[in-house]
Amino acid sequence: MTNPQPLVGILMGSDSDWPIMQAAAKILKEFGVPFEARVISAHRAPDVLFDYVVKASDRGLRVLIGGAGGAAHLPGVIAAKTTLPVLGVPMPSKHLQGIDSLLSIVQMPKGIPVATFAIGEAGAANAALMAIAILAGTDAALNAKLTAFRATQTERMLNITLPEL
Ligand SMILES: Nc1c(C(=O)O)ncn1[C@@H]1O[C@H](COP(=O)(O)O)[C@@H](O)[C@H]1O
Repeated sequence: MTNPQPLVGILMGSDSDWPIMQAAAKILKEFGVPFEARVISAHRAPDVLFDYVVKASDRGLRVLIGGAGGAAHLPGVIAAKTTLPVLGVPMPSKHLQGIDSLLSIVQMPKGIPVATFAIGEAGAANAALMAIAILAGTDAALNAKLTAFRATQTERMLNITLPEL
């Protein structure tokens, strides 16, 4: 069985990030967007990362999501090597609760942007939704799915009844 050509690459610095980054993978799966997920640390495997990123566009990838924690250089390094949109997701970290990750990812120098999301699962899910929004710009069927997702979310909220005191 051949996998469909991935349009989104989810990269993360460690397999310890996967429990969080799964939230991105689940959303892409739900929307039927082909993706691949790889552990490639900029610090621990810089040459492998460079190789992956420089080939990404020619392989048909349209958006790259980078999840990393602590000294979270991964998304910035990805962005340095490609003009594809790069979405950064800060991982919650043990000692600084992910503030270190967030600041490492968000404070990019002018000229090399990384779109930075919330720390943790919400950020991972929203990065996937942003990737979908980017792809939906040239894919009417995907745009319809995104519109339906929003409508379902609104409907669910409107149906909430709070418990009696
Ligand atoms: N921030 C980075 C990078 C990188 O930016 O290249 N490589 C690994 N890491 C992060 O180190 C944390 C701890 O990793 P381990 O659990 O493997 O020790 C992870 O959150 C990972 O993203």
